[in-house]
Amino acid sequence: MNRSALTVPPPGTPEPRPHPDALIGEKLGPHYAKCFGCGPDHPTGLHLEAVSHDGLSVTAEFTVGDVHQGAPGLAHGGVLATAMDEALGMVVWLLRKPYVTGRLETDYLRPVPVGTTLHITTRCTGVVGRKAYLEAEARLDAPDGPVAVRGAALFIEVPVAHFTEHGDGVGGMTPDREVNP
Ligand SMILES: CCCCCCCC/C=C\CCCCCCCC(=O)SCCNC(=O)CCNC(=O)[C@H](O)C(C)(C)COP(=O)(O)OP(=O)(O)OC[C@H]1O[C@@H](n2cnc3c(N)ncnc32)[C@H](O)[C@@H]1OP(=O)(O)O
Repeated sequence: MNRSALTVPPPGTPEPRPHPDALIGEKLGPHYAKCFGCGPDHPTGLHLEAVSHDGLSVTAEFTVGDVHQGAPGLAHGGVLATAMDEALGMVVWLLRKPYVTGRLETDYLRPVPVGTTLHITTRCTGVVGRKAYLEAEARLDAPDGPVAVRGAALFIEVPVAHFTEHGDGVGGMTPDREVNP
């Protein structure tokens, strides 16, 4: 993968561990019902479903629908980047601190037809201060299918005020905008 140094942890960075209260080996619910990536109430969203694993890793599935096309019959590259971003974001939830994407890198290796189920694996490779280093891989139609997309990211820890000040004021904390940290 054509990976920048910005998404690789510095040499000697220790293996990151999930928060002791993180749910490991379980299905992860959506963090927000209207999220474009994981929200069940989003009409055309990705409806990503994920399971957490030890070693600060998540596997997620996303089935490409008609509403996700770029070229006829093929997934839009930006939609695929969104799927990677969302699955990467689910890994940092296991640290139980709020993070946002600072940098996202994607390599597109194979076209992804409508109807494909992408099997996405993401992993945190290191945490240094506010910076979490992450990588991802999406395979076609099976956990061991051909690799279609690779990704890497730098997520930055932010205070909850990031969402209350820059979001819609309540930061998703009213009953109809429930957030599952
Ligand atoms: C009761 C609990 C309630 C919880 C509430 C949670 C509610 C929300 C629910 C769920 C959220 C999850 C949603 C998941 C969705 C998927 C994730 C997304 O798509 S997130 C949206 C897209 N991303 C943004 O909108 C970020 C916009 N950018 C910013 O806000 C800032 O630029 C930010 C926060 C990223 C950094 O700004 P600074 O001022 O805080 O910090 P600085 O000093 O600039 O950076 C800190 C360090 O990071 C490096 N850095 C920052 N950006 C970088 C970049 N692009 N590339 C490389 N390094 C970067 C800097 O060089 C610096 O490094 P050095 O400490 O000096 O070593």
